[in-house]
Amino acid sequence: MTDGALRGPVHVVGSGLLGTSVGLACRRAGIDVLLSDRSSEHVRTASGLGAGRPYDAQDAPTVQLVVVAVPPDHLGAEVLAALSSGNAVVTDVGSIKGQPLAEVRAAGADLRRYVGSHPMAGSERSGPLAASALLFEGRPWAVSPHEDADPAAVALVTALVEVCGGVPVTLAPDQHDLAVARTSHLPHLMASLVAGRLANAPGEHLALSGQGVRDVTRVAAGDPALWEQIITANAGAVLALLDEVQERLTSLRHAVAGGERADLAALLGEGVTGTRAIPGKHGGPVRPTASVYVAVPDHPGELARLFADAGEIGVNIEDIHIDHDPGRPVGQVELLVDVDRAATLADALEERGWALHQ
Ligand SMILES: NC(=O)C1=CN([C@@H]2O[C@H](COP(=O)(O)OP(=O)(O)OC[C@H]3O[C@@H](n4cnc5c(N)ncnc54)[C@H](O)[C@@H]3O)[C@@H](O)[C@H]2O)C=CC1
Ligand SMILES: O=C(O)C(=O)Cc1ccc(O)cc1
Repeated sequence: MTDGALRGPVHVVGSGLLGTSVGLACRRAGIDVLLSDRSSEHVRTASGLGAGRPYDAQDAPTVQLVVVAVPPDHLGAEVLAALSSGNAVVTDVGSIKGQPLAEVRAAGADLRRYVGSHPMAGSERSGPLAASALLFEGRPWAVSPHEDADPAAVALVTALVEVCGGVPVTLAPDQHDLAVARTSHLPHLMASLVAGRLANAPGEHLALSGQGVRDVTRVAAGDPALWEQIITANAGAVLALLDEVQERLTSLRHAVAGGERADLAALLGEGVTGTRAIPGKHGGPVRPTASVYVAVPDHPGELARLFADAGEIGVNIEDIHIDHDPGRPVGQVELLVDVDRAATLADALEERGWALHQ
């Protein structure tokens, strides 16, 4: 069928955020990419960005791999169409793996050439203009073979993940859906509940929004039409977690209402334990970080100068947050760095004239 090496052409079905990003990453590796979408406008935009060239039905016999990147409700139908239009291996990048597999199986298709997958990378934005060749760099990307999948098809999908810079994680479809219910779907719903409490809040309350509320609500800005499909497709696994949360919420309410500080502390402690359980970058253990706060003038080029200085000092920035100081032309930049390197960075930045604060 295939020796597992990705040579192309790759046919991307659905040239939105994910499809265009896959196209850009494959083009970067010199692989021929053919783009389709039910919106011809999206195909034009994606090819204009350099993600590939428009697909023509005559191309079908030459395609090595089809990547289906359409909304969850349409995954099964598009995977089926791809399996029946040629001999290519077919994958999809949908956020749930059980539903498309069940749909393809129910239609009696030959499943050997289909191996679902799911990059754990994306954005709260959608469409080709939000795409990036670097979207998948260093991110986990689930490869979810079912029991009838051909090992050569699994190898080819794994090769796609590697070409895109992702880190392949093999997980059976049912296990995948349980995992993302916990790591993606429940967090999204909780973020929506918290963000919903801001929707009609008074302006003077919202003026006190800091990094914390931005951190816990960012994903809630995602497209409701997409998330409604994701949650519905994984309802069973999500419901089990909602029941757990409901039970904890009842305990939390009792603790707050009754002034039960020890119970409250125990609940907060559970949260601390949970944050420590999240693996670090590239699936490694979490490295403790410390924050260095720098006042950065709101002028073009200042952030670039700060990053260049950190680079010259030889300290790797693990993450950054930027807060704008209302009323002052200065931003507060929080640099998160390895805990053992924070003092070195702070001292050297001060020597270079940067204003640091706690
Ligand atoms: N948005 C995110 O952060 C992530 C999304 N995913 C999954 O990737 C898939 C695509 O999502 P996005 O790229 O975010 O959405 P998007 O809305 O940016 O792109 C979807 C594209 O599919 C096209 N389309 C819809 N139905 C179609 C059909 N039947 N045939 C051909 N084209 C069709 C749309 O016109 C659009 O261009 C979804 O299944 C989603 O679950 C996976 C990881 C992250
Ligand atoms: O924006 C983020 O941080 C995300 O986590 C995006 C995301 C959205 C949907 C997925 O199925 C996977 C990843």
